[in-house]
Amino acid sequence: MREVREAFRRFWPLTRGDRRWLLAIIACVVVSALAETASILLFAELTDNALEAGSLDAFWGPAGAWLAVAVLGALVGYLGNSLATWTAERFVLRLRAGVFRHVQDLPPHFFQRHRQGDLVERLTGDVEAIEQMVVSGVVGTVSAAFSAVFYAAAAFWLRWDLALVTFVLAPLFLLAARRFTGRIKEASQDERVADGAITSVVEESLGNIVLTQAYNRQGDEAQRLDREARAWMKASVRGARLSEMYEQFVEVVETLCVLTVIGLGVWEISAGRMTLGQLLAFAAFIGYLYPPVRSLGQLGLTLTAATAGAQRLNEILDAEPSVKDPAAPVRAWPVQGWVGFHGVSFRYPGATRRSLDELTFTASPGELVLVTGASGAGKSTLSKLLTRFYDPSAGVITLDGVPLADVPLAFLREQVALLPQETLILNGTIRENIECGRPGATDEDIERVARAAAAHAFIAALPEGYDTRIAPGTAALSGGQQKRITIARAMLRAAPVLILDEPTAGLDAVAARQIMNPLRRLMSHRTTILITHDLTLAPDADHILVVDDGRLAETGTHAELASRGGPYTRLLGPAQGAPTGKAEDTSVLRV
Ligand SMILES: Nc1ncnc2c1ncn2[C@@H]1O[C@H](COP(=O)(O)OP(=O)(O)OP(=O)(O)O)[C@@H](O)[C@H]1O
Repeated sequence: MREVREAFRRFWPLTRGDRRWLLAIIACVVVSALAETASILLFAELTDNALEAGSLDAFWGPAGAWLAVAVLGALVGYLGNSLATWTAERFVLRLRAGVFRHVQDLPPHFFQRHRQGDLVERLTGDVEAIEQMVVSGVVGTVSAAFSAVFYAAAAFWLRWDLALVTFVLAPLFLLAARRFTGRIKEASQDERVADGAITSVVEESLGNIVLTQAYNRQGDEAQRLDREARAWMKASVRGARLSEMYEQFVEVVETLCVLTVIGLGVWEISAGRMTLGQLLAFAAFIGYLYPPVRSLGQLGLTLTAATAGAQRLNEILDAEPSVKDPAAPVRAWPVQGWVGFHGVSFRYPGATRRSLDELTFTASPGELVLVTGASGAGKSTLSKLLTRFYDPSAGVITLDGVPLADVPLAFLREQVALLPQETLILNGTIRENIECGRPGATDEDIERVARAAAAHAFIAALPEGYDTRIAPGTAALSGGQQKRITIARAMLRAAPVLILDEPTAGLDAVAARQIMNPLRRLMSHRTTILITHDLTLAPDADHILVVDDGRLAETGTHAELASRGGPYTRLLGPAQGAPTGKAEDTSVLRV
């Protein structure tokens, strides 16, 4: 029960703005219940006065009234149900948008720790489960409670003594609900987890289809899916069996109640204390009473199933973004491009060792600083700190002397453009892909940067040119071509500080050479932090930082470092006269 309360406290505020509609829906339900009650009473009147007496004169009045009540009930029922669906879907819309917005601000390690399929399930299935509780649940409960009170009152009004006898059996419903609640919750929680796992397996397998096919892993992948699908099937069948058992049990209890009513009715009629019309109306009230009572009994089940979803969604909502906008941000200023790392150390949340250890360096406006070092040395981490995906655990990073923590986040990311290791392509046209560097850029601007990025020629040769649609993971363009599109995008952004993380990663020698000049053009007049194993551009660099195990191993220009015989010379490899070199590093350097 505590979980239900917590879920309500968290999600009920989302109904703000729609509460009057909730009231309107409940009003419709009340009117429907009143119409139903009236029609039952009219039916009793018809039975006693028209049917039993065989009088057509006594038929027209109640029949007309019944028809009018039925039409009113139908209109109100239609209105109430349509309104209920609309309100429920609006809630889902709002909740999903809120969770999605929150997810978008979460730090990279959150996504490394959660499988994508599972997140998808939380944003779809779990969001709907919460709606079932917060909107449909509330409306359903209030409606059921109103209806139950109406029909019970009408039954009491007709024959309080008979009603009392029938209600004695009511606790059986509650008993059944209590008995089944916990087990159905467990099954529904297992089902959701399995749902997420299935989506994850399908997504991972399809994303890795080349590996699957090249290494004949189809069987293994099918087995992986089969394992998760069986878990889902087990949970789903168990859930359905429990619900069915509950339904059937309730059916039997209901039959018991109806038989009791008829038995007592026959006795009363034979003693002349009741008319047939009264008995039929009484039986109808009791019959109408069951659905709302049943849904009240089932409320526990809906609530517990929904709390399973709420708990999974809370896990996302409780995850904090790793950085926040400063409480007292500095005002935006024309950024020159001074970058400073002052004794910066950093450990990833949950990690045992530091990925950066007291790193200090500065870059002046327009300078090219090349950061190199072995794989896992901490180079990409440096880019994540400079774009403020994380704050340092110790030390300060500054932009034009201003600590990054004081700079508004959106402004910072406008000033520091990141070209990450993986080529990021949006689902859209080539034009849109470049334009996202500076939304609202003109076609001339887009073409200018595409030319500078050596991308215009191949774009223009495409049948649809800049309107060619591309998407992540599609093969419409080669790796090098996609890279040049992202270079054009970064050029358009025109940020004073640029971070390039392994710009030649995944490209062959020819493609890597083709992007060298575009990269040089991109870097000119900007402070550039170039993170790379590929030392082709090393002679262009104003200074080079060699990072080893999170620490600054040495620094200097290419000429200084190459002749020093230290770690940099080893990275350059034997061709440059170095004594030895790590195989994994030198192979990349030879590109
Ligand atoms: N999300 C994370 N959680 C914990 N540790 C991490 C995380 N990301 C990276 N690390 C660790 O931080 C260290 C530095 O990683 P980083 O990605 O910065 O290395 P890199 O020098 O860029 O390597 P590469 O050249 O292979 O890209 C590594 O030991 C890595 O295992």
